[in-house]
Amino acid sequence: MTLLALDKVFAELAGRRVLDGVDLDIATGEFVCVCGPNGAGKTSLLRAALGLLPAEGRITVADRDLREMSPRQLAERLAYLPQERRLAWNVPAVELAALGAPFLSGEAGLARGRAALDLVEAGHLADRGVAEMSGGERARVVIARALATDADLLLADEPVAGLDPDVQHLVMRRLRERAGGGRAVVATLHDLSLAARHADRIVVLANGRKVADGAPPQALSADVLRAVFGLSGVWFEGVSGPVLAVEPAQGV
Ligand SMILES: Nc1ncnc2c1ncn2[C@@H]1O[C@H](COP(=O)(O)OP(=O)(O)OP(=O)(O)O)[C@@H](O)[C@H]1O
Repeated sequence: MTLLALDKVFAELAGRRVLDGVDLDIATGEFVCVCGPNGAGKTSLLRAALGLLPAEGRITVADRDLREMSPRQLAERLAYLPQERRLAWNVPAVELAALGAPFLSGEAGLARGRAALDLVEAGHLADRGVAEMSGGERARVVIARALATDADLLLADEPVAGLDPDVQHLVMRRLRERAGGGRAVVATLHDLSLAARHADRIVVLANGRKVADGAPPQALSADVLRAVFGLSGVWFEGVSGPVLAVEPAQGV
């Protein structure tokens, strides 16, 4: 089943085109990473798909036109992990994580929040105020809030920013797991090796256009790595599967 479909989507910010005719289909079960250089349009793509950035073109969520859906219908289908991790209120982590499940009340919501914190190994932070944490600890709590939702499709902007390397892999595994069981996840990512290791599919954006879309080795081909990122890459066999190592095409 197609959970999200973008058909020739265009968008502008401050008079500049930031999405330039993007087509994209996301199906149940997929974990898709969106990669591209700074300013390529990754955040704009997520925000257009959420209805937060006005866009031209057709966007459907589970076959319904995005513009015809109420905020509640959108919240039931779409969850968003924004790039910005700043939080206004110093609430305990478990209460913040429980906000991901607004349709559950009281104890059920808190239990969901606690379980989501455990998923990112942040259960020990449950009773700490989110203003009394390091940036990485707070990032885990915000990810837990996103994981606590029931929405079919999670759109995560830079989900691993600021996390320890082992926790980056943990979060990527959790996102992959979430994509199973009739759901899907789209995540923007700067770390191409991490995307290549965990994603089913990689979409590469450059200047608001989709320039590659496919399984990691195809999407991050030598041509794309050089032309879009100025990198050269080598695939080698790692402990648990193929690993992509990259370096500047001109050398370090
Ligand atoms: N609030 C804004 N007002 C005007 N232009 C903006 C605004 N936010 C982003 N842009 C511009 O829109 C384009 C796309 O930005 P976007 O944030 O979607 O890129 P991105 O790929 O997510 O970048 P990054 O990797 O740096 O987060 C860029 O050219 C950027 O300068």
